[in-house]
Amino acid sequence: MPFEQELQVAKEAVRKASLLCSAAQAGLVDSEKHDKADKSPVTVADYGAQALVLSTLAAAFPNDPAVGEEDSSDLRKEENAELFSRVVEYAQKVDGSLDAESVLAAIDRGKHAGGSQGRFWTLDPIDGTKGFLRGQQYAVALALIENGEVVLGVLGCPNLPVDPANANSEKGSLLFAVKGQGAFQAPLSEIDSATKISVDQIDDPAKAVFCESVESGHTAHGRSAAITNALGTSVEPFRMDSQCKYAAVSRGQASVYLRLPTRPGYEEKIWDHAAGYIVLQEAGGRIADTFGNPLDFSLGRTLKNNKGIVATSPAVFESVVKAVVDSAE
Ligand SMILES: Nc1ncnc2c1ncn2[C@@H]1O[C@H](COP(=O)(O)O)[C@@H](OP(=O)(O)O)[C@H]1O
Ligand SMILES: [Mg+2]
Ligand SMILES: [Mg+2]
Ligand SMILES: [Mg+2]
Repeated sequence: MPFEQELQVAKEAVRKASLLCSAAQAGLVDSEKHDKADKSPVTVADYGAQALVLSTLAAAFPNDPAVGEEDSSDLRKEENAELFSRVVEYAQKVDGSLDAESVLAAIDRGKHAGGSQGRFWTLDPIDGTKGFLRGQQYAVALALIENGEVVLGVLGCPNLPVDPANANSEKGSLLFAVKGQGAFQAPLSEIDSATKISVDQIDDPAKAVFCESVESGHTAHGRSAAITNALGTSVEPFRMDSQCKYAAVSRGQASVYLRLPTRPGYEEKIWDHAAGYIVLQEAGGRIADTFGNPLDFSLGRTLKNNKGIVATSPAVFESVVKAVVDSAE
């Protein structure tokens, strides 16, 4: 099977990073959090997970570059020495061979510019850091992009119940997909026992369950309410952080994930979508931006030709995209 080795390495790297994140989330203290220059939060777990995943990829695929969300510049500052030593501690707990220097070097393997040529990985070590800090949903998201196309994706969702129909079931789900091979889920505790997943076949948008970000700064909640109103949707939408929303649509827990721009100049990051995108597509879903255009992962670190996201199960796609486009007028 194409990408068999890549998939195996990626699943194991995401599993380990998910363990690191779970351990950190359980007892996170103030000295393990930091605000980046753009004021967005980052934690020891974001840095630790990026170090772990990118060092694993470097060992298995030394010629593959990576586009990662985080970089080591803040960790190298004297004022963040304590934060940095905590990062190294967490990374070492999972991989004893990592030391301070190799942690910094691994994190900085994520500086690739992306683009349309060759292949590269893209990593969001914690997607939904704000959810992580609230003790809620987040995801470790890793994808492989080849000549501008997403060909493989793995989502580690440590707080997502394994059984979509039972919120009290075991928490910790791993979702993954390779282009043309379908989408699968396994418990994070047993990643080799995977089952195929697929989207729902609801064809009446009035019956569709919508999901969106918790954060009002990441999606326009008022506009999504207007859209569901226009479609006559009777079911209350639910809010959840991170690419767990792609997981929800991919396994039929929701029919629609809307991400509606809140700021005109914002460019979606490829690591916020690549893994979820391929999992959803392989589960039978469809995806476009808020103008109905296909997503273009070939343009660098951001989806600069797209605005927002509309991800749905197939039978409601056309009507939901139309409602989203109409809502812009
Ligand atoms: N103005 C904005 N519009 C859309 N997304 C934004 C945004 N500002 C930040 N984000 C992204 O929203 C992501 C979280 O998405 P969600 O709200 O679905 O959980 C963040 O990922 P990180 O948490 O990895 O930084 C960040 O990249
Ligand atoms: Mg971030
Ligand atoms: Mg993210
Ligand atoms: Mg992140």
